[in-house]
Amino acid sequence: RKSSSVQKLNSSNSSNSSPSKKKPPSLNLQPPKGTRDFPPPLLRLRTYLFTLFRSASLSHGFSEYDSPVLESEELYTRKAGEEVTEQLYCFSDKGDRRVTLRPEMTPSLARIIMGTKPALPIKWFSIPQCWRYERMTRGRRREHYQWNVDVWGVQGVEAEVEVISVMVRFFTSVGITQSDVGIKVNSRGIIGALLEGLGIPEDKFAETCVLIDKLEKVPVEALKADLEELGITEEQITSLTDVLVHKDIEKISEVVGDCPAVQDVRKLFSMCTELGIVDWLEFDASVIRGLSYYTGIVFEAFDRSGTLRAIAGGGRYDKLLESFGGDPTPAVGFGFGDAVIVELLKDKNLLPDFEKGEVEFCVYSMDEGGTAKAMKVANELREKGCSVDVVLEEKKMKWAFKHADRIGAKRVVIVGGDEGSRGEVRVKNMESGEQETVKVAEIGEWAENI
Ligand SMILES: OCc1cccc(Br)n1
Repeated sequence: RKSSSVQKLNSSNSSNSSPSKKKPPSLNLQPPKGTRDFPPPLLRLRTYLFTLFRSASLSHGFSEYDSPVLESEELYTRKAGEEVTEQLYCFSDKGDRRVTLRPEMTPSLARIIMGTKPALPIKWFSIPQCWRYERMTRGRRREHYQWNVDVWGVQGVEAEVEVISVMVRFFTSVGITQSDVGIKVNSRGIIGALLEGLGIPEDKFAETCVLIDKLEKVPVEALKADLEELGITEEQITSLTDVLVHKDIEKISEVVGDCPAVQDVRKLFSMCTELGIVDWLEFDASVIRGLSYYTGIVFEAFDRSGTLRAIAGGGRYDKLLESFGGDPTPAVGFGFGDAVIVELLKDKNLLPDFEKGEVEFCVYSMDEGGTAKAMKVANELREKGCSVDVVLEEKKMKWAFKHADRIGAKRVVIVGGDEGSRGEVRVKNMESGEQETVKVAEIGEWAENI
């Protein structure tokens, strides 16, 4: 639904435009398809989330990194049928190079590590905007911000526990508890043992996982051709999915034995028990995740009400660097998008109101030509670290108070008038309505003590 202002604009273009006064076609006011504008209220919400993503990461000693949104297409040409590589926002640039807007951050991280060879282990995080180009599917977004948290160089499940701890800390910081959200845990090693048992060759393992992940979303008929291409029969899929419904690691170990993958899962649960976050976790053999490069434990955060898509997901991907020609390097990480979490916070009534900004002072000159004086008072306050707005035009007092309310000013400082002639200003507290007089020469000191 177009907003009323756009409708008005379009109607004015069509109704009273005579040929002689033909107006230029109206500008499309919407951002490009699948993208979002962030006017101040939405950017305040985004900043709220990013600030808490950052503090959860920094509190665990993670370092922030970034890289270009534009990458070489070759970084994502793995042939495993993943959505993320089939929907690249790719193009040929003016130098005829094949490039793409990044669909995820992990391959860029691998590129940076291969190129700079930082001392391991590293604990890095980033909040990149990631892109996809979906044809046909109407209405799905083409960009999102995805918080990435990764540990490189740690072989043990301590790395998985660490990144899950970061995620739990974020959830706690926005008021989400383990009764709102759970984290399903599985291992590609378990799935691999099951596939081996079904006689599916190791080199088909990654794309089979991607296919099984898709099976959760589409009927098996839709993937029949892909399954046949992989030489997987419907019976094999049925017997596989019959096992994947298990939510009990003991049941699974009866099928695949006490293999290293089962031991890893057990160790992760016992460490999280000791850490006190195990009630966020549950084993679920059906969790696969849609990225081909996971090699070990995988996990995904879900809303226990079952109404939303996965909130976040991650896992171990020990072979990614080797797949780029690098040295074998253990790696674990997760991606956490900025869309589902907002839906969850809305559902749980945990979304703060960002409609208005906050500013400590609005300074207003009631005298004509007094704006520079008002600006000088404002700077005295800014010297003390205050956020200060100044009314920049000659306005009536009533307008100034309305404006102060609109911008969320806590206090209005009125410059000029009788107080002005005595070297004073009047300050009105917008919440309590109280007024007080302050000497201009002392306003900085005064501001430090309110
Ligand atoms: O979750 C996959 C994905 C990747 C890029 C952009 C968007 Br929106 N979604």
